[in-house]
Amino acid sequence: MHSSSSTLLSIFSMKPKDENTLHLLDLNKLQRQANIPTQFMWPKEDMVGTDGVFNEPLIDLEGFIKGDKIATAKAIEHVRTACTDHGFFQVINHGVDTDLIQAAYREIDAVFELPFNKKLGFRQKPGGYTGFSSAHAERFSSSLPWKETFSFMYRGMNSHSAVVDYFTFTLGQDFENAGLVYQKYCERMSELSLIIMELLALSLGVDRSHYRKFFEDGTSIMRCNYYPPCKNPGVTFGTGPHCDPNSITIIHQDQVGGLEILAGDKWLAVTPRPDAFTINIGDTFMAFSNGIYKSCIHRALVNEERGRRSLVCFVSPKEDMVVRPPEDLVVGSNRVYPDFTWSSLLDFTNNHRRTDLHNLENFFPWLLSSQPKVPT
Ligand SMILES: C=C1C[C@]23C[C@H]1CC[C@H]2[C@]1(C)CCC[C@@](C)(C(=O)O)[C@H]1[C@@H]3C(=O)O
Ligand SMILES: O=C(O)CCC(=O)C(=O)O
Ligand SMILES: [Fe+2]
Repeated sequence: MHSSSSTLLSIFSMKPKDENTLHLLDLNKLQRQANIPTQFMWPKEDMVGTDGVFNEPLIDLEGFIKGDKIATAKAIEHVRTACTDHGFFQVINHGVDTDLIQAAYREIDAVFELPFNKKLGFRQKPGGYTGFSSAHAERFSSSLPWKETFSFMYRGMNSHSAVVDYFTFTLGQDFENAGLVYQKYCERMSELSLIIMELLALSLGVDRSHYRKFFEDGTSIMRCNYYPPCKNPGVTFGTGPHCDPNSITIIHQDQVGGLEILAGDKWLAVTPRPDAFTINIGDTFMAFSNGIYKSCIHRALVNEERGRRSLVCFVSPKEDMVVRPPEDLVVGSNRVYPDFTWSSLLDFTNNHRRTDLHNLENFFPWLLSSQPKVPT
């Protein structure tokens, strides 16, 4: 397997950034320079080339949603193979309106096009999860990702207008329509995630509703990524190689391309399709499946000519829900991971180190050491 040196580097490169240097990392200015600043350069051993194109069949959800037996059996089989192999598949006929997806891109373009100083006015705070970030410079100082992000939370169907309120409160009344679009987009993502949870449950041979129960009132993170064109695409990443810590991630990428997954020991490029969502298994679902399904290793490359956008929904269970696999998946007492809550993994991920390929294995020793000791 390809090795990554980012594990060790990550711990040492994580330090609070000086407010005064943050303004220098305006990617829209930096992209005009002949060379990108050194903070954006990644270790050479991480810069492994692309080996080919991801070429597995798309999962057509229409038959599954309608209850068609043959389509369901086919979808289950495909999901099982994909998730045990590498943790990644793509769905079409998912029921999300293409116009809504296009509107989501239009609205977020207007956010990324705001003057940099204005964007800094709603920047993500260290330890926080929401707002604007340029290269995560508020948290890291080396191996910076070549991207701007805008993130917000979605707390489920009962949160009514929470996304609209976040947009208008943060960005002003001019962004009310953007808020309405993203409120709807998040609702569709939540519905789609519940369908995927049923498919995952069936593919693991457990009760169809087993997993969806954890997600009906979960709190997901929605993140819009903008990767500006980059003069030196061979030395940096838009998003470096990593596993997502959450349960599943639903991505829509624009037509530029750049998302890649590691399958076996090969980096495979995922060809963009306007009608498809990509689904990847994250660490928390790997634990929910008792390690049977793989947390997908993936990355996003940058493009020399074109800016790229992706819309990412990090689907997560309710924060205090205990993550534990169903009994059916535990043979004897063979638990691969101990119990944990999503809030503790999120806290670890955001505050204690940098997310990479080894987040989960580093989390458990931290969790055990941070738990109050019971006096003997
Ligand atoms: C809990 C999270 C941390 C990250 C955003 C969500 C889910 C995935 C994580 C991330 C995308 C993995 C790659 C590295 C990261 C720093 C990034 O490039 O954005 C991660 C996110 C983060 O820590 O903000
Ligand atoms: O932009 C992409 O296609 C992938 C981004 C990603 O993996 C992430 O934000 O976790
Ligand atoms: Fe990711």
